[in-house]
Amino acid sequence: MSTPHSIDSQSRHDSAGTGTFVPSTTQARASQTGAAVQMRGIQHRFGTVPVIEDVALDIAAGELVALLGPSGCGKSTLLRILAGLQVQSEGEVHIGGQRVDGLAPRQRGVGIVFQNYALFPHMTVAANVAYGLEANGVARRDAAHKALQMLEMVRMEAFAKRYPRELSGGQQQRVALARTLAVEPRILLLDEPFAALDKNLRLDMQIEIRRLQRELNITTVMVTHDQEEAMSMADRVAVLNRGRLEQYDSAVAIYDQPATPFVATFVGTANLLPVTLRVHGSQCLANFDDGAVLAVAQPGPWRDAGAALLAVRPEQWAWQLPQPGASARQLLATVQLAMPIGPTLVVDLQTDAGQTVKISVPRAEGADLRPGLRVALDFKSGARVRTFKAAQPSNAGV
Ligand SMILES: Nc1ncnc2c1ncn2[C@@H]1O[C@H](COP(=O)(O)OP(=O)(O)OP(=O)(O)O)[C@@H](O)[C@H]1O
Repeated sequence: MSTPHSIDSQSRHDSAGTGTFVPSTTQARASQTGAAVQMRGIQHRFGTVPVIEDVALDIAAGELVALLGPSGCGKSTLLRILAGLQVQSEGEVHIGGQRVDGLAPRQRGVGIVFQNYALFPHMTVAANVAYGLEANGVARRDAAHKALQMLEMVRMEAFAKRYPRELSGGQQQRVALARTLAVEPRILLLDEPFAALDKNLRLDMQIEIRRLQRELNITTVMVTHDQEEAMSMADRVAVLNRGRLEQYDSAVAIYDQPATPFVATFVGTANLLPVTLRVHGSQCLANFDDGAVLAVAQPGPWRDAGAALLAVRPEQWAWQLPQPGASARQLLATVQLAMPIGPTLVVDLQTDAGQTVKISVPRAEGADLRPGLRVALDFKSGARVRTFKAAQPSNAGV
């Protein structure tokens, strides 16, 4: 497939450097380089209510970053600030090395795909895609030609003459994407782009958008509250909570080394267990309320012993039947519920101290884990559980 998307940095801005958006109509190049983004010291208040608190984000050219967080955490507001749809209370936004505060979205060179696609219902698919080009002064014939190229790129050329109402949700989204990309934005912004799609179609579109994003090398920022979506698609994930950036890292680092208890529980599943940490030489021991003691296999140095929260992923637990001869230090628990989920068995247990613990084991290894069974829990060999100081729930791991 040819890549009809051309980005000519000379064509995008007028020579006076005013940032006016002037799309190229030249034939495609194999790839473009998206613009880097810096957001510095961003704060935003609606009235007196703070919704973004001192967020700093550096996004590399060509990177796909997901803004992830629960409803109301401020991710759409942050996206709108980047787009120029919302003026922040404080802070700076830079795109491609240029400070863009005060510039409108088109002047910033951002293209946005909204959740509802916002296609014009009375225009054909081709006319929808050509619309932005014509509005930017591209001659009608050139715009029609480019629109067709864009539709080829999203594999929708066969639907050029249809109206949006004659398309499925996924098809409408491809058209919306073609329309946005037609004007060659430097940054692509996606606001919950898959929310209206059913699960299978969502996966197809996630793959499709990732393919296009890589092919065009366009810097992309995507808002989502779906952690799997963020983790599978993004180069880096920015986890937001109550307007604060809790962690900004690769999906693997966020899963393996969550920076805060919030991240540990919001991204993937984690048991948060209050313990007292005691350090013995190079070893750190977690003391549970009921007297159980487990060794935390994690390299030191251990600066902060004392009251702590452990974040333990379900797959980091090992279980065995209680050993009668063992010391009283085993973490004993009783199976409450066992749920087969595909090849995995997810088991809810209650410790003797009354804490709930969720573990997951391969189904073949969990046949005995029936409600009422007493087991001894331990961390799997080599499992790197995270530890947080108990007093400050949002601090980094100790
Ligand atoms: N125009 C507005 N006026 C006043 N408050 C607003 C406005 N827009 C958003 N808010 C508030 O700001 C906070 C952040 O909203 P925002 O839409 O950015 O969150 P979000 O993380 O995108 O949530 P969701 O996933 O539900 O869309 C919320 O408490 C919301 O109620």
